[in-house]
Amino acid sequence: MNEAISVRNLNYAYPDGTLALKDIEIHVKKGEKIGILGPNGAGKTTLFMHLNGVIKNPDGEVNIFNQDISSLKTEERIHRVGVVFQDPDDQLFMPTIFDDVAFGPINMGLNKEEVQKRVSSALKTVGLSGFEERVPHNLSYGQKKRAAIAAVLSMEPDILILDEPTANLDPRSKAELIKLVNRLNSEGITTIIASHEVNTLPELVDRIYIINREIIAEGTPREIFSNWQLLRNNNLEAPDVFKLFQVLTCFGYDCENLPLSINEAVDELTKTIEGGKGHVHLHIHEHTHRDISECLNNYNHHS
Ligand SMILES: Nc1ncnc2c1ncn2[C@@H]1O[C@H](COP(=O)(O)OP(=O)(O)OP(=O)(O)O)[C@@H](O)[C@H]1O
Repeated sequence: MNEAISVRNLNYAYPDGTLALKDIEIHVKKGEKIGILGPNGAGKTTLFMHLNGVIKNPDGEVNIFNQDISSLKTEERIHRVGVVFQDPDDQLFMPTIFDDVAFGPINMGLNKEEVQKRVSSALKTVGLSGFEERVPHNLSYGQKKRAAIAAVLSMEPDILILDEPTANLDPRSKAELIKLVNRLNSEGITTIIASHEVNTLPELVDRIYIINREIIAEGTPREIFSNWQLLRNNNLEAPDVFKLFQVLTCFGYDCENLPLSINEAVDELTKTIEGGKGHVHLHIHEHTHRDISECLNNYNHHS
């Protein structure tokens, strides 16, 4: 039961002949935090529609917790895998938020009391308690995004897949969403994140698959973002802070592990200052870790 997702030899072409997936192989362990990175049109959405069984009778193997996805009943499938698609308007279609979040649990055949409990709990998790009677259409984009997540969480999925979760969110909403996803993962949910936002991706994932219709590469964020050729060939880029430190190393900055996030950069700079690396002429030696942290956090809402 340790393997949450196992995909092998998966191929898919749309009816018009467009090849979306070619010989895909992916393995995800229970509890992992996986990133899926690929240019537009790489097949990410198509892959997710296989993982939640929306595309039926796959040409290849799609196993969820060692069971063929096609063999699972609908209520089992939606309990196993929840996908939050990029546009929340695709997911919110009922007259009220309550109805939207209750839709899954009702389809699972749960009784009224349990449905009520699931809705309250899911809305509380995403910070939308009290929004039950609100009309989805009238919510802000960030609230809609959280409501769409609640509509999936109410099915208590073992695997949560989020397509571009941080896109179009303001800095605070983005930071809250990152915290929420990491909290859900630490509570045992296997999380899969597709995102073009490489500055925030390292805070959300431990391992990344690069996909471009086929699996191009797999590795830790550090392994993936260090491979410039791989990124360039696939129209992708590394986090800004990683690029900045890469530049600094060119000017003699001695750094064992290039930071992938602002928080890692704070730690790295602190080590540099406290370690008194003489050859680095940074005019910040009189500052403390807190000063640097506060200064950097003026530009960063993630800590
Ligand atoms: N219904 C469809 N009919 C025909 N081709 C489609 C259909 N949906 C997607 N495609 C094509 O399949 C390929 C993969 O699309 P998909 O939406 O899975 O990519 P994606 O990685 O999610 O893209 P994006 O990052 O832009 O959301 C693309 O070439 C796309 O044009």
